Amino acid sequence: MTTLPTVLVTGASSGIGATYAERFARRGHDLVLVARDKTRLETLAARLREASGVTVDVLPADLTQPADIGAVETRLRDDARIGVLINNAGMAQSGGFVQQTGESIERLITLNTTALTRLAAAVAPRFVQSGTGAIVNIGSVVGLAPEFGMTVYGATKAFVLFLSQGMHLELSPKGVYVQAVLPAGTRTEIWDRAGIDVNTLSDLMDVEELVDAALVGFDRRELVTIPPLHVAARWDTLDGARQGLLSDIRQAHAAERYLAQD
Ligand SMILES: NC(=O)C1=CN([C@@H]2O[C@H](COP(=O)(O)OP(=O)(O)OC[C@H]3O[C@@H](n4cnc5c(N)ncnc54)[C@H](OP(=O)(O)O)[C@@H]3O)[C@@H](O)[C@H]2O)C=CC1
Ligand SMILES: N[C@@H](C=O)C(=O)O
Repeated sequence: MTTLPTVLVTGASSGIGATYAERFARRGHDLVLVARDKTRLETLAARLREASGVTVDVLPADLTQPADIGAVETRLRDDARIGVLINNAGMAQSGGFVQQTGESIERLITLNTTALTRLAAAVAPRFVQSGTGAIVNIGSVVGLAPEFGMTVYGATKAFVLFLSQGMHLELSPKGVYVQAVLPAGTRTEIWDRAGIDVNTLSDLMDVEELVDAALVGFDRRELVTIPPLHVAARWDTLDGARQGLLSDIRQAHAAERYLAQD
């Protein structure tokens, strides 16, 4: 019987991460759960051990702190049982661009982009060497929508999408699966944590529905999984237009519309 890979989930103490942990435990995967709240992680771990009979390790870490990021990097590098990284930990933003402070920007970007990238970079070489492994990066539809007015948060999520597409091009030929998951509004604690009253929001997706849909994309080895997008061709058209734009980049000279008129 083949041994299932262990799954390391960041942001596993609540919401999307906790649901990923439950779903992979139900599939029989051992787990490593990462977040700051050790008590919540231990409670979830005990429940999953009882419900699914899997091994669940808890690795408390604040992924805005370099030393803690380093500890999770070390686990990813050294624990050969880990074959799946769910890069999920993240936070949203409150307030507009001019309300952001240096500290709020630093925290948001460190968690949503720096930590996510460092953890992927920590495990990717081992996955490439083994010719297998999966990295799931949780982005957001907000990363496609400056209109939503969450400029710094959305920029971090646009980063996650681009990073995932680049990782896919570099790593999939070496046997490593990369998935970008783009949820839209989903009923989790992220809203309250960001100071947004979740009860003022309508039509939020249930977190179980979101994760189950994302796992359908995972099982299909889809690169970009957008569970709330009901017309799949929209993504194909957008990405095709992007590639079409690139084919019209002729960098040797400025385009005629930019040439000074005599
Ligand atoms: N909910 C939504 O509408 C959407 C969410 N997303 C993305 O989904 C991901 C998960 O968010 P979601 O489940 O909704 O939100 P939650 O707030 O419910 O979960 C966030 C998780 O991240 C952890 N976390 C927060 N800060 C840190 C930190 N500094 N270090 C380590 N872990 C941390 C939290 O645990 P702890 O506090 O214990 O550290 C928690 O487990 C995020 O990347 C988010 O951007 C994307 C689109 C939509
Ligand atoms: N996390 C949500 C916004 O705060 C989202 O990405 O939709």
